[in-house]
Amino acid sequence: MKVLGLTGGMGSGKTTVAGFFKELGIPVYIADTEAKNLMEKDREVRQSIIALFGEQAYHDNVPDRKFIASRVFGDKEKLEQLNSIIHPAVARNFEYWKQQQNSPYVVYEAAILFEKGGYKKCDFNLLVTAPLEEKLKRLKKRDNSSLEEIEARMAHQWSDEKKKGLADFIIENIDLSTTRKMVCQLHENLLNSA
Ligand SMILES: CC(C)(COP(=O)(O)OP(=O)(O)OC[C@H]1O[C@@H](n2cnc3c(N)ncnc32)[C@H](O)[C@@H]1O)[C@@H](O)C(=O)NCCC(=O)NCCS
Ligand SMILES: Nc1ncnc2c1ncn2[C@@H]1O[C@H](COP(=O)(O)OP(=O)(O)OP(=O)(O)O)[C@@H](O)[C@H]1O
Repeated sequence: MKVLGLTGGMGSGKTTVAGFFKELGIPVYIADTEAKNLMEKDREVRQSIIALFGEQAYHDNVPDRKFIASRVFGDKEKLEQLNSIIHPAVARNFEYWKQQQNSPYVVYEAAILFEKGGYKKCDFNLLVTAPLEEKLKRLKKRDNSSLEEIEARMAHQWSDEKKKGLADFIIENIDLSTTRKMVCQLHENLLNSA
């Protein structure tokens, strides 16, 4: 089964694009969401995170995401340590999930697909982009986050220009109906080449 990697910077609209593939009946694995599940349900992951950040990282076995975010996005080393706990667990979980799917291809959506090399395991990679001003506007509206919080995360992500060099397909997500049409077109091409 082929794997289409799907990525994009914060606020580009990659999860929105993932939703369009779902509408077309394609199984979609959202690494962010699965990482959240694993942080909560996987004992080893939970224990490693507590060892790294202390007991404050969890309340009643539920991760305190705000606390963890406040510790990692200003500290590259801590973020790398957190990544090295979560990413291998997500990779294993994805391989297991993929085996359960029956489809010409599946979508693997991850925020830092290029940065962390996950793209190498995908057959094709789709990059979703949007102008920075547009991304900031969407994130402020969606998360009510401050510019500092957004910039602190973006600092750990590559620029769109850098990512473009590794992408097989690019969707500039500005107008949603155009984006949806581009997803349908790509879907048809992938079915024909699968
Ligand atoms: C630090 C955490 C707890 C903050 O949780 P929160 O609910 O605030 O954010 P969420 O996970 O929904 O991520 C929102 C966006 O932040 C950015 N982001 C998240 N993790 C990272 C990271 N490791 N590096 C760069 N950007 C990141 C992405 O654009 C992502 O889409 C969480 O992001 C986390 O555990 N990150 C490390 C694991 C990871 O890399 N997850 C992403 C894919 S596996
Ligand atoms: N073309 C668009 N026009 C207007 N709003 C959009 C568009 N695409 C996405 N959005 C909105 O922008 C916000 C960010 O989109 P989405 O969550 O898909 O981005 P993302 O790339 O997955 O972000 P993150 O990495 O932060 O999780 C959402 O609230 C979404 O509904």
